[in-house]
Amino acid sequence: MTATILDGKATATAIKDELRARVAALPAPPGLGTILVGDDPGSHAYVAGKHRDCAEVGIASIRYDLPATATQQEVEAAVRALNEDPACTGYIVQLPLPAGLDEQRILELIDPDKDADGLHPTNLGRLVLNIPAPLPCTPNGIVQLLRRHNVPINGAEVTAIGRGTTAGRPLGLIFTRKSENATVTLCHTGTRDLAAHTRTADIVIVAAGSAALLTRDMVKPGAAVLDVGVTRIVDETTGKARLVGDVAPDVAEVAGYLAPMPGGVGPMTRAMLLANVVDLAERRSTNA
Ligand SMILES: Nc1nc(=O)c2c([nH]1)NC[C@@H]1CN(c3ccc(C(=O)N[C@@H](CCC(=O)O)C(=O)O)cc3)C=[N+]21
Repeated sequence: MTATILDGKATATAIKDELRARVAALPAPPGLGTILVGDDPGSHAYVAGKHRDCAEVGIASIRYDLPATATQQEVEAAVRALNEDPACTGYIVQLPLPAGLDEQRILELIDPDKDADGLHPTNLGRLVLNIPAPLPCTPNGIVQLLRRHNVPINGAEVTAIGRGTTAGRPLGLIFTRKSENATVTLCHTGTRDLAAHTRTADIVIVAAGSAALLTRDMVKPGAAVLDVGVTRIVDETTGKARLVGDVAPDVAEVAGYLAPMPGGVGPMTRAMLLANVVDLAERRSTNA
């Protein structure tokens, strides 16, 4: 057996087509803001990609690019400016921030009703309490990817590896809602027998950031496997860097479905950022 590919790129394209129609029906175009601090090339590439996505669906872009030397006060001023900017529907502070900045304090200053990442403490609290709010993009993208490929979630045994704030931790909250109704096992570095938990799972989500952590012997035949991890590996002979996921290539020989890295969960994460902005804009226009 070889796994059916859960094509995140094609699915994200379909979602963006739907979002473009919803944007066109709004009284005014929504705006996504980004705050980028420093000159990490990876972060620059991600932010550029987000603005390209916005242009594709008709969302306006508002960019704050600050130098690596920016002070806490300067970053906080950019956050306050976006909180007050009526053209900004939602925004993100690109992570990680340069060392020396108080990341937690900056993130807490974001207006929760403009939180495009869905990672503000208030919105994570709303998720726990089942109050409508922007959802964390990575786990929401995983749910959408599975739904659109008719992979059953209701009653499924889901094993996730990784308890990070952007993926593993909120994933447990989303998959255990009544609307998803899955049983979640959240594994991490303290898990004694990882394979015992992955082998019984119908859906395995690997968000540990550990290259090729999940191998074929750890997967139940026919299970859905989603690769969230990204590790940069520099080839010793060529000196070239490449991105490696958390799922070993031979997993494709036993899994029923596979969301690969690249081309799986990453593009869905980006599409969910746009979806959060459009949701916020619609909520704003109906409450106006
Ligand atoms: N405030 C904030 N929000 C984020 O959502 C956020 C962040 N900071 N900091 C960095 C991480 C990383 N992240 C990715 C999103 C999409 C791909 C993606 O689309 N990857 C492509 C290709 C890989 C690539 O081109 O790098 C793929 O998987 O096919 C990757 C990584 C969002 N992040």
